[in-house]
This record gives sequence, C-alpha cells and structure tokens, in this order.
Amino acid sequence: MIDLFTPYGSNLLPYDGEVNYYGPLLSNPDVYLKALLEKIPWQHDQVFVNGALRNTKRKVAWYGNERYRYTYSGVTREAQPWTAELLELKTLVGEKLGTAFNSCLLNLYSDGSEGMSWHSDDEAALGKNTTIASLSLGAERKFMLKHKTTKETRGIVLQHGSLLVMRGETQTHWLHSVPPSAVILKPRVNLTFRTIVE
Ligand SMILES: O=C(O)CCC(=O)C(=O)O
Ligand SMILES: [Fe+2]
Repeated sequence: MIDLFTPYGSNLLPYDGEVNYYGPLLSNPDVYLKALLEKIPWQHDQVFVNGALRNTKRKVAWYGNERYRYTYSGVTREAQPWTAELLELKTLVGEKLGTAFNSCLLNLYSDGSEGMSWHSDDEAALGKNTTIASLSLGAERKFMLKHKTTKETRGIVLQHGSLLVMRGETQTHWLHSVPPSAVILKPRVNLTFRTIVE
C-alpha cells in the first residue's frame, strides 16, 4: 500500500531504516531552481545496461569539498568545486540536521518521462549507515521505497523546496526510485548531500 499522508518528521519506514520528510524548507526555492538550471554544467548520466554503457535521459552533476572520485554503476566521476548556491544549500541543510556533508550528487529530470530506477546508495565510499539528505526543487515527483526482502513499499510526494533524509540501515534494506509520470511536464532538480568517508 502507498501511504502519501505520513506526517512530517515521523519515520516513513515501518522497520529496517529511517526516512524522514521535513516538507518545504527553503523560503526562496524558485531562485535556487533557476540558478541551478542555468549554471550547472549538466551531463547525461551513464549506466551499464546488459553490459553496454548507455546514456540516461536524466542528467547529473557531482560536487564536493575535494576532488573526490565517485564510482557508481561502473562509471567514475570527479567532484567539481562547490558553486555559491550549492555551498549555501549544503550549509543550510547541514546546520538543520547537524551533519557535515562533504559532497552532493545533483539530478535533473527535465520532465516526467525521466525517472530513476530502483537502487540503494550503498557504495563503499559512503560507509555503513550513512545519512543522505535529499533536497527537491521544481516539479513535485513521487519518491518510492521498497524493502529488499519483504517487498513492502512506501511512497511520498516531494514538494518544491522540500527536504527528505535517509538514515541508519535504510540503504542496506531498502531500495528507492523516482517513477516516471507522463503527466509531469516541468523540470525537477534533486540534490543529494552525502558524506564520503574515504
Ligand atoms: O531524485 C531523487 O529524489 C532521488 C535521487 C537518488 O536517489 C540518487 O541520486 O541517488
Ligand atoms: Fe539514490
């Protein structure tokens, strides 16, 4: 069953992890959305599909305190130095949560035809039981979670300027995804602040 009405701040997950939705956080999300759409050098993501490297429709960018190299789905990227807007958002989210993030993966979904398939953010570079803070800007999209063994699902709509945080054992036991939706015609930018431990 999909529960879209879980109150802010409570754990969306019934067991094996912790996902909290804080709702809209930013007072001027339009300004950030515009700046990120215009200034980030967005590039198509590349993933291996049946052994062949493919470009995704979705675009990405990768920023960090240092030139971290980050490998996922077999592709390595080198982090870019923070832009002014990203540094402001990293500071804001870090202070709200009391967590010092050192990197950020950005995703651009230009409309509802683009999504992200089921995965966990369980790369070794993030360490175990990592905290990931996800800031959403632009079109509202559904965010889904599915338990790896029980297959139980949860879902929530991520609003413009809102914050969602995944903690504890979430990446070990749950997958997450952003399903495509034909009715969404506007872009969405998502920022996931992360802590690289290496
Ligand atoms: O766009 C989102 O809300 C999710 C992004 C995500 O799961 C990721 O970047 O790993
Ligand atoms: Fe993810």
